[in-house]
Amino acid sequence: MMPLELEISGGAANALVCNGTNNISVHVEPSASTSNVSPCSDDQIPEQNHATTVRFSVLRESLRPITLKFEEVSYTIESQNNGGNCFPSLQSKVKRNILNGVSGVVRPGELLSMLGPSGSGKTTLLTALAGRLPGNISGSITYNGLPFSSSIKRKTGFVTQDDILYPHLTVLETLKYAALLRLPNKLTRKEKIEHVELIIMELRLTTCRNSMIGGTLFRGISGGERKRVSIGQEMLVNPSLLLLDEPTSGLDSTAARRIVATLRRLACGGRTVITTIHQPSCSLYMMFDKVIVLSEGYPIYSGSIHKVMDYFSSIGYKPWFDFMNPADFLLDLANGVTLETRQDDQMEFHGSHDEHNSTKQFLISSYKKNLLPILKEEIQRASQDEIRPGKSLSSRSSESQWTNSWWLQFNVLLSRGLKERKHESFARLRIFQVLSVSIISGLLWWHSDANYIQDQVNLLYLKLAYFSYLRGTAIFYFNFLLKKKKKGGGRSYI
Ligand SMILES: Nc1ncnc2c1ncn2[C@@H]1O[C@H](COP(=O)(O)OP(=O)(O)OP(=O)(O)O)[C@@H](O)[C@H]1O
Repeated sequence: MMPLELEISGGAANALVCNGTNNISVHVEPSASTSNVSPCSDDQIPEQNHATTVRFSVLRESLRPITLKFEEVSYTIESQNNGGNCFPSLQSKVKRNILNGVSGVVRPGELLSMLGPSGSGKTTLLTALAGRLPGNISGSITYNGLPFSSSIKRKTGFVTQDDILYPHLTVLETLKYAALLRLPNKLTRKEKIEHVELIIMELRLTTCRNSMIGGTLFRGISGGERKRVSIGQEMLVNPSLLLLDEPTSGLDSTAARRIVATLRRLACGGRTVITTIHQPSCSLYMMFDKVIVLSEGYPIYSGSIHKVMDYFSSIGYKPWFDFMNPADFLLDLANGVTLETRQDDQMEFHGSHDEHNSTKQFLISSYKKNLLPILKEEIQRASQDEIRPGKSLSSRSSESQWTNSWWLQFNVLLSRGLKERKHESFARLRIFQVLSVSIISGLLWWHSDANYIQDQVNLLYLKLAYFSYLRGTAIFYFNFLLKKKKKGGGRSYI
């Protein structure tokens, strides 16, 4: 096996070859034998070689590639219209279309981004594709031609917009506990930790591996690192389908590019990767293979990023200047802003509302007329060459490999809970508080006369109330001092 660093740089080189700088759209078919995509089913991995398999780069192999197809996906919600009435029974229900006929196909090895203004339905579509959207979804969403199932759920990684991580755990601990809980029980503890070490290296978290995640009251690792830890948690189970909600929001362009480069490498390993994104830079945008542009829940484009500019110029929309970021151009169009209305916008913001609406309507109808038939053909083609479940989707035996025993789960959760809370329970302030209350209580009862017991209980109650107040004030004061002193760095004592 090559040294890991070499493997990683190899992955990066592949990412560059795969990305949009060369204008090559990579369509890694599951059956195709590309140098860095090695899809194979569990059945093909001999049992005795499993430990060796763990040592291979997890970013390089997707065990069960998934072709995701979605056709005319629509989603409607019912909300209460109170009309000034406080009684729920008298309030009328209003229907609202959040998604309207969105279609697309994403193959293994492809990286799809969803673009659109805030509230255009990106997160809703992503959640629907992840099989996590409750309620009425019409249209069809299939995974290798099959509807969503628990088997697909196991092969799906979903990274939410807000990272849900334990603030007092370190990066290593966070990934270690996730690995112990989520990796199959046929791997030993040592192998699971080995897997974590690989992910730490591959996601370039080595420098912060022993740093705490951090939370609202104290600073920990950076936003980009947090995001990579969230991705790492999903990567542990080597998902074939990875969905991420705004993985680059709040990050500077370099950190954002690193995240997307990681996603690019994951896709190059034969995974199907879908992400929503806000305002990508030009270089970031060029790293994707496909894009879906949404405007108020309606698609105005779905397809290759390399054809998007040609498509819009063919229907009469061109960028306002030569070196315009295509993503900015698409976002403007999704908002109904064109070269003509842009001048009005600069003078008066809401001046051309009707023009914006008519532009959006034109773009929506143009999508239906020009792009939808092509998309349907592509979806049809994808159906013909997708992998059949019998060939590579997991068998019953591989389904059961995920179950860890109740005792193991209990132990891992207990250990994680203790680690997470030890800073709260063993904080100096808490120890001082417990000791002082114990001493005071002891003194109260020391040589006490049973006739005055009621007075002593009342006094104890007062003392406890006083200490609670004191602790609250001290917590506030300590954190205030820490923030001031370390300018936002360091750890809380609480
Ligand atoms: N369960 C719900 N109840 C009420 N409104 C909802 C619900 N789900 C989605 N919406 C509405 O649907 C619209 C699309 O929401 P969504 O979160 O998908 O948008 P988005 O494009 O991801 O926005 P952002 O970029 O700001 O995250 C929003 O106007 C939102 O308020």
